[in-house]
Amino acid sequence: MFVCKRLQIFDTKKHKTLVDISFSLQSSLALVGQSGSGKSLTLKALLGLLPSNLKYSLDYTWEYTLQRGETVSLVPQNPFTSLSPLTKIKNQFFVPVDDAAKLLQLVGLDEIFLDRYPPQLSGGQLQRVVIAMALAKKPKLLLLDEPTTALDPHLKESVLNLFLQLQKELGFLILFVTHEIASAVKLCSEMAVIKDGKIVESGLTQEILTQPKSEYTKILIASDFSQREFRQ
Ligand SMILES: Nc1ncnc2c1ncn2[C@@H]1O[C@H](COP(=O)(O)OP(=O)(O)OP(=O)(O)O)[C@@H](O)[C@H]1O
Repeated sequence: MFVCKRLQIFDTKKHKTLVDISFSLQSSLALVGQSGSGKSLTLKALLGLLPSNLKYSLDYTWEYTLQRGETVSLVPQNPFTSLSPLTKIKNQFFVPVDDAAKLLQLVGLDEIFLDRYPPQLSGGQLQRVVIAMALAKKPKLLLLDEPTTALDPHLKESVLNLFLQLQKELGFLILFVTHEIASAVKLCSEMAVIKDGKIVESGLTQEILTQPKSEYTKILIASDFSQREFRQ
């Protein structure tokens, strides 16, 4: 279990606290909130990638040490921009080709994709490649930054299923940052709702969904589901 006892992120120029949260992560936790609530900053802090104008302190307990690209790895939001278009997939893995082929197999892709360039792949295939890359060093904690937002509903479903299957096989923890309650419900047993850099509610996903306590959570749930009805 990963326990973030306290994460504080402070803007030194504006003298403002942007994030001040605690959470625990047993298996899969969705950090849900609207734009600007502090989700990306939280992930960046866990990866040690905050810009220099922001200072942070992170107090956590875990059986491992947070080490970007080793024990903790990120699946970014947009697969189209996270790969270099002019470099073959196999040269973007930073592991031997045989290992890259195995990683592709793990995410349901044939090794022929290793010799292709990113623009030759579909959005769903690219997202699988990016997931395979994030798994290269067998991370113990996988951070997902809205990894399905750029995908259509059908692909979204299959990528969420892939995470569930990979987690079963490889046993990593998942911290899933999203503003989509429906995706959070699909992937994560637990949820923490973040607003203006603070956790307003946390607990079992199903309980929060059926009995939200805070007004903010109620609005998030209502807006996500009304948007989905609107799209259908
Ligand atoms: N480098 C920075 N310097 C100063 N403030 C920042 C910086 N990056 C983000 N912020 C501010 O911190 C707050 C949280 O931003 P963050 O990017 O974590 O939001 P978010 O929940 O990830 O939003 P989104 O879903 O739009 O990505 C916002 O008010 C944002 O303006």
